Amino acid sequence: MEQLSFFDGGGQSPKLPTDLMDYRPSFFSREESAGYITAFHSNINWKQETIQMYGKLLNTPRLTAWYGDNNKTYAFSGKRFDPHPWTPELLLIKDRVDAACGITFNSVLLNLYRNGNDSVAWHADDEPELGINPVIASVSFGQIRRFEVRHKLNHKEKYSIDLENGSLLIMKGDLQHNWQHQVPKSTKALKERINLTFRVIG
Ligand SMILES: O=C(O)CCC(=O)C(=O)O
Ligand SMILES: [Fe+2]
Repeated sequence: MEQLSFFDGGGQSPKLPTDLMDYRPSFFSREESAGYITAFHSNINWKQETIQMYGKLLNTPRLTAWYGDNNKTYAFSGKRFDPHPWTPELLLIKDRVDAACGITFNSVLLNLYRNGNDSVAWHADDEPELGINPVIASVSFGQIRRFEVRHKLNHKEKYSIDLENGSLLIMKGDLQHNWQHQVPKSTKALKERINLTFRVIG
């Protein structure tokens, strides 16, 4: 059973499939990252969402918040989300990410992973309003967390990458169509991580 990995004993391995993902560590400086974490504690409207699973109502294992242009509602897991208006910090980050991707993103989903018990399960961001083969820009602050990618039809075809503080991961190509991704739980005592996924909602 072959386990493909971006890693080569630290740093990024040359195996990174550049048609699917473009990883840029230190896209934001440590100082910028620390400042954004502080700001997001005080001025982001974090929410505990619930999901219906096997007839039970369960808490999503992380806090989330949805920001963006005010005309862009988003349907997700059978719910509709009206975005909060952009904050100054989110607009500063968006400007940098827009420039790096050559795209004007119109919304962002924020995830707050409080500790190693928080996670996001295998999924693809393939909602119709994102269009075919969307570019999604993922910014990470705080605790390093493992990000895993597997092929939908062959789960053994799998990659993983540790997303570092201040990093930008650009997801593109058919990643949301033919692949799934997750941030698994960890039994280690992990600190908090904030992730932002910038999207274009059609
Ligand atoms: O936290 C991450 O790195 C990924 C988040 C994610 O996949 C999502 O919000 O759709
Ligand atoms: Fe995702």
